[in-house]
Amino acid sequence: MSALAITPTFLDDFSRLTPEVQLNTLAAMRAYQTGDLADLESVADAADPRVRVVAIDPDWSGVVVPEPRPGRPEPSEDAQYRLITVRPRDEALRYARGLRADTPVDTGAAARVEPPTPTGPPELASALNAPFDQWQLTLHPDQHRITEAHYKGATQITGGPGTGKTVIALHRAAHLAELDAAAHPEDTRESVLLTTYNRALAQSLADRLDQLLPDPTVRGRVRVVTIDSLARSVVQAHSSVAPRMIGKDELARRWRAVAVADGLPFSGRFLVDEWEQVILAQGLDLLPAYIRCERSGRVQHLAPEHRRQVWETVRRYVGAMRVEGLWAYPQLAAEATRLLAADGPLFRHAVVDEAQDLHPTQWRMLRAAVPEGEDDLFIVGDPHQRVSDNRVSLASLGINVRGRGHRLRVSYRVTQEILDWSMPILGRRAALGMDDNADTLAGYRSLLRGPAPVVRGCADRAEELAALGDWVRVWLEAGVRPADIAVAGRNHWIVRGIAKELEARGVATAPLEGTGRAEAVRVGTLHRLKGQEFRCVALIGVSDHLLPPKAAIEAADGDQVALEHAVQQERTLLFVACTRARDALYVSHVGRPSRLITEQW
Ligand SMILES: Nc1ncnc2c1ncn2[C@@H]1O[C@H](COP(=O)(O)OP(=O)(O)OP(=O)(O)O)[C@@H](O)[C@H]1O
Repeated sequence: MSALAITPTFLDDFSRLTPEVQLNTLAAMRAYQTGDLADLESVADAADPRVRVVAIDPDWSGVVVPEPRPGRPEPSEDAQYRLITVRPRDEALRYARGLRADTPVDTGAAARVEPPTPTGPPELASALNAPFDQWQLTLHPDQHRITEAHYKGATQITGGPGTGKTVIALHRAAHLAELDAAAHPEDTRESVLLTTYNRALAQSLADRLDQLLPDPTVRGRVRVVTIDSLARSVVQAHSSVAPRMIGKDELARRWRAVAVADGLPFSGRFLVDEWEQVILAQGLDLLPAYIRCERSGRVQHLAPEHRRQVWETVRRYVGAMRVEGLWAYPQLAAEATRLLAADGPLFRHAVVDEAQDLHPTQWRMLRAAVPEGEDDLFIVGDPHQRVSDNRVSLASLGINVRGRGHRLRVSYRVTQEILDWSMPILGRRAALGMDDNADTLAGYRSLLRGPAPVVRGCADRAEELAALGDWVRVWLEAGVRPADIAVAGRNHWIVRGIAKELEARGVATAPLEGTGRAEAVRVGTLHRLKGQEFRCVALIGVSDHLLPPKAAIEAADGDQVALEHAVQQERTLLFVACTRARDALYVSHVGRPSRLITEQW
């Protein structure tokens, strides 16, 4: 079995083909590999008889040349071929006639060893052509002004995907550390907190901050940590036992079992949500306050006698968790807040990325960790990318950002083509900002142009995985670094299938949530793509029977509002995943495509 290789310049040609011809090209490459392709055709009157053409479909052909093999100038039966270009048949034949197999390839466009990068205005050219990890630190002078301004209190930066929020957060943390080093040279303690949602993002921030702050005495002033680790470290400092954390799904499973045994009319999920989204979110300690409270965002109405029953049940279940030493994440933040209130703040400044997903208890903890004052909280987020259930009104938590906000409208990562394709996924519903105002993406646009996303329909899973493998190979052969490619699916079993397929083809993979720098294609769930960025992103399993997942629909239990909320969350998740790509987005499905990408809202 021999594979048809491609020249480094090929991707440039390839990205200009229509999606249909692209797919036919990949099919032909696979047919060659499995020996199912009709023979390569010789070209009449060719300047070099070693040049061949291959039919891609009735109208298009590819031009191939044998791979050079030292000491064997003549093509042999077992020659390996390399695909140089795909063109309309007549043009391909004309091109093949004049081509010599051993001359450097000129496909008509300027020959480039690099795969195509998006194009943009001249001022962005050098950033786009820089290695990807250097590009990830780029900022515009206007954005620098935001990072270096002096604010009388908390400030909020919002903007759609790729508008530079994370990079602004990074530069802001670096700026605060430098100011702090100048103002307090004797006091070298950590004074700036840079926090985000998950560990992979925190690690990426820490790595990039190392580059921005090479001086260890300045870098040492910034603590980069997830919001959960911060809570854990505060609590752990007061106890000899490390808190054992339990996630929401696992907690719901356990509570469901006890609720059924107790003969209660509430599901485990309902009780956990009620505890996290109402009781902990509002910081309610006493039953009368719970009976009086407004349960905004909750679907099912609860009469006072039911609230009493819920309260009593939750109290018992939380008591049992305490005996086991188990903690839920928002609960741990509430405990950390209590401890910080007694011990006093830890930092002078905090910079918060992915702020839209923090729970109210985590905001209270941040408030307790950083005293109110100038330049205290720098809050960066996008309400359109909220993938958690957490809804936050900063004002209700005593954090006032009024008059100190910036909205970023220009994307420097997502091309206009990917934006145009991805925006309809979100639907038309406005998101509610943390400042209690409706947040729209009006005016959001990109300065970059690139190829349109490719959507591929497959007959079955095997075909979908094979097509994915082909596509990743094209990216790799075109010179994209494996670590700059991400492949994701909605469920863990899809992810396992992806990893298996790529590994079987000799492509090394590493988990998306991993923090290492391995030269491997990143593979994981859509959730794990959050906040990250890649040159090329492939999403598979975007099929109607998988997305939105049945479990999410069933959990709504026929309640229309809950169902809309669940579907909206799936929309957001897919939108976030699609907008991680800078250079190329590939989406595939089996059978009908997901209604999230086909339904017009
Ligand atoms: N002015 C600029 N010129 C060139 N590149 C830029 C500019 N501003 C930001 N970038 C680059 O664009 C990319 C996207 O920025 P960033 O990740 O900060 O966006 P974001 O708003 O946090 O995105 P998301 O919300 O999708 O996570 C970064 O790699 C960044 O270096």
